[in-house]
Amino acid sequence: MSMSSRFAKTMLPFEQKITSRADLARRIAELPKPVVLTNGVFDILHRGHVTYLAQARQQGASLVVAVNTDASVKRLGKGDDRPINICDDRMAVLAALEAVSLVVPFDEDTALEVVQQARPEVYVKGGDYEMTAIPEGQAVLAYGGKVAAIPFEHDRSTTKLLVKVRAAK
Ligand SMILES: Nc1ncnc2c1ncn2[C@@H]1O[C@H](COP(=O)(O)OP(=O)(O)OP(=O)(O)O)[C@@H](O)[C@H]1O
Ligand SMILES: O=P(O)(O)O[C@@H]1O[C@H]([C@H](O)CO)[C@@H](O)[C@H](O)[C@@H]1O
Repeated sequence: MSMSSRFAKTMLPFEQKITSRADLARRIAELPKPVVLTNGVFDILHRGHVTYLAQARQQGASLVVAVNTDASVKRLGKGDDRPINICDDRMAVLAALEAVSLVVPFDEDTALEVVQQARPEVYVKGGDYEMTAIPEGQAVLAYGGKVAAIPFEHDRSTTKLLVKVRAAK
């Protein structure tokens, strides 16, 4: 088998859940309402993430996940070696989850502009955020949408996984 056929590119159904920013409004208009939106890095996916995303989806009929681009992750200061997984890979893994309806990248420092463009009925983050203190939460409340912080059920994080992997070397 040649290298090119081994890595042949075919668009799989879950990959169609990934949208460009330019198409976001059109793709959101096609989704069942109410639409829930969340955002984050989702570098090495773990049980905390998938539990959180399943619970976020239960807040409405569709779940949109806005994912930080690699450049915007760098600016968050999680570490020089972060993200471990590039944005295209992080988006593909998220799109493969049953709970997730649509995935979009964002390059800004916060997801405020995505929220203003998407105008979800519900905006969700994990319980590590105070919803009224973050720009996305404030924007959604300002137009009459709902916000929800989902409490952590599993003590997991990408950072902790990396500490474990590095200690095992
Ligand atoms: N264990 C968890 N339980 C519930 N929600 C979580 C958990 N970990 C992360 N989240 C939520 O998932 C979203 C993405 O989180 P993020 O990618 O920062 O996770 P993380 O694993 O804590 O990453 P890092 O260690 O790189 O900071 C955020 O909204 C966050 O609140
Ligand atoms: O995965 P994280 O670090 O929880 O994601 C960040 O969330 C921030 C939050 O929405 C407060 O504004 C956001 O600003 C940041 O760009 C990451 O998405």
